[in-house]
Amino acid sequence: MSHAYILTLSCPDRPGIVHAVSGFLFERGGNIEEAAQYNDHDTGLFFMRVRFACGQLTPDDLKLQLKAFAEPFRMDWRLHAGDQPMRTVICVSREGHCLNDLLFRWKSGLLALDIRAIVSNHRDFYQLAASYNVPFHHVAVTAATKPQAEAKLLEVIEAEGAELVVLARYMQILSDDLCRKLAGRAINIHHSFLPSFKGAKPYYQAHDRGVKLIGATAHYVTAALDEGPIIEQDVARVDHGYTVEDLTAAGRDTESVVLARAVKWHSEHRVLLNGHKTVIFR
Ligand SMILES: Nc1nc2c(c(=O)[nH]1)N[C@@H](CN(C=O)c1ccc(C(=O)N[C@@H](CCC(=O)O)C(=O)O)cc1)CN2
Repeated sequence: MSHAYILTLSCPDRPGIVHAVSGFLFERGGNIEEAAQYNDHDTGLFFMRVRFACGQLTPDDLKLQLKAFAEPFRMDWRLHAGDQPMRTVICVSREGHCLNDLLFRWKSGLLALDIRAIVSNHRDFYQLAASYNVPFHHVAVTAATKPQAEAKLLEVIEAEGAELVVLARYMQILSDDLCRKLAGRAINIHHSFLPSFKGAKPYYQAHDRGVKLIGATAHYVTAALDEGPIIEQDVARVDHGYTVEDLTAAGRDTESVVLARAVKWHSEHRVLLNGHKTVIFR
């Protein structure tokens, strides 16, 4: 029986890596369906993503043989199932446009996700969750209860076996400890074109600055607020006549599209971490 896989890797660059990887797969009956690679000349690192089918080996045997193959290249590699929807938990506060957009795209078959739960520190979207038959967990957060609230959030993430956590306008700062636990698998949508206007209320900051473009940034969540590796960004034109409310309204579509792109690429294992940056094989 043929299995679909996605292999992602990074390693010190040297001639012959693509040849070696394609030869390794060919010798095991692998059929490459998509491949991409990138050399970072600043760091001397090589990145590759290969989607392939293989029926000769069991997944466990393939992983064992990959481990031996990767060793001499000092590869940091991951082998993913190529046809499994990604188990996902979405967090939201009071702005629901990104959540609504992700749910609709998911139900329309545009996102290879298995949305297991929605967690919110408000009750605004329990009916929206119910309309998609997604369990909704209200986890209130106050300064005094923040540790307990985070423990509950982590409990839901672990109980659902979530591979991905999406902060879809979730307006709570995650602790350093939770950021470590979710490293590389929590995506936030920040409602500005980072690095401009980090932190809370970026549209107020943008209005005060008199910007002519607003933007949105999807990034991995790290302990350094809104400084995680950027996955996707986009902008929209505004002018002097826009109030803060106008900027906020104009930004919603950009935020939703940027987050959806980032979630799609992450769920397809197209995003590789490159230090504090990303490599994206779109
Ligand atoms: N550890 C991290 N946590 C979060 C990140 C991050 O990058 N690292 N991104 C934010 C999202 N965000 C802007 O996009 C943001 C959210 C919340 C705040 C903030 O000051 N929150 C206050 C409480 C606000 C409230 O109760 O309404 C706080 O947590 O004390 C700033 C930026 C998501 N989390």
